[in-house]
Amino acid sequence: MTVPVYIGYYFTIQPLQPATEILIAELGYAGFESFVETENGVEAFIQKPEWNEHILDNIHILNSDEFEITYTTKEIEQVNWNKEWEKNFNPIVVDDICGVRAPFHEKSDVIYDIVIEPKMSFGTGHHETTHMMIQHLLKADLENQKVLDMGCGTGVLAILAEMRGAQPIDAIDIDNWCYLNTVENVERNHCRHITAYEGDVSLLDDKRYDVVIANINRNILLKDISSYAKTLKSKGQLFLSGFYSEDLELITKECNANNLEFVNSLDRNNWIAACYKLK
Ligand SMILES: C[S@@+](CC[C@H](N)C(=O)[O-])C[C@H]1O[C@@H](n2cnc3c(N)ncnc32)[C@H](O)[C@@H]1O
Repeated sequence: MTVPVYIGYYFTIQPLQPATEILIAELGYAGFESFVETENGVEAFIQKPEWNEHILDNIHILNSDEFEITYTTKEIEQVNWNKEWEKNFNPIVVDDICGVRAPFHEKSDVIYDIVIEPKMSFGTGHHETTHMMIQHLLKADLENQKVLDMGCGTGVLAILAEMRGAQPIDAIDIDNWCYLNTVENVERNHCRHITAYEGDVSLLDDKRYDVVIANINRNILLKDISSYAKTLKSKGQLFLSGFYSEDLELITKECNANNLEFVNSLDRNNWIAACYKLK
């Protein structure tokens, strides 16, 4: 496998919080893949083919009067991702019963103990959207349900779905690193019912699922909701995240146009995770 070239952005932020957290979330949705929090700010990395000179145009926090944010950039050949995320990845626990930790962390006292080595993929449970999708899955009845995890990242949601009794599960990601990372994490968690694929909705053909999970972003969801609806069985459930509160109405409108009715939604720091049901 060829090692991708990255562009590194080295941000200095004053004061650090909550600006750092907001900046990481905004950069993540602009395509940045990995973040290292430092004493003075954050380092953020994006693959060179994903980069363009307008990449920071929609990063609103940079225009805030409340924080002073400056940065330098550098092209880098190789990053020791493992070393960097090991320094920064603390275990998390969602609703007291689901933990997400790295292989070197001690096992915590939870019912669902998920072990993730994210490398360059999204999905350690730290982001609001993953956290809320975990909360939805902890409440959903998944026993023997056929599940699709679209935009699987590290595979964290597919792994939890299997732990909650779902089977079989398809986990799809458009990114080769995420696909490979899901395969590794599936094995690491001894899951036997998850099949990972590299691709997007074009892989779905005539497959049918009881539950579809998609934590991606507003624009991809708007484009793909009709495909999710087609792939769902009657009364099937759709869990969507990766968008802000102000986009819930638009997402719900698109769902309604595809025969999906709104069930409920969770809200965390202005991010949404919503549940819909096929009529
Ligand atoms: C926000 S991450 C979610 C990861 C994980 N499911 C979670 O909840 O933490 C979104 C993932 O969707 C993938 N992705 C982006 N566009 C996609 C598309 N059109 N189809 C499938 N996956 C896509 C990205 O590569 C990324 O891994």
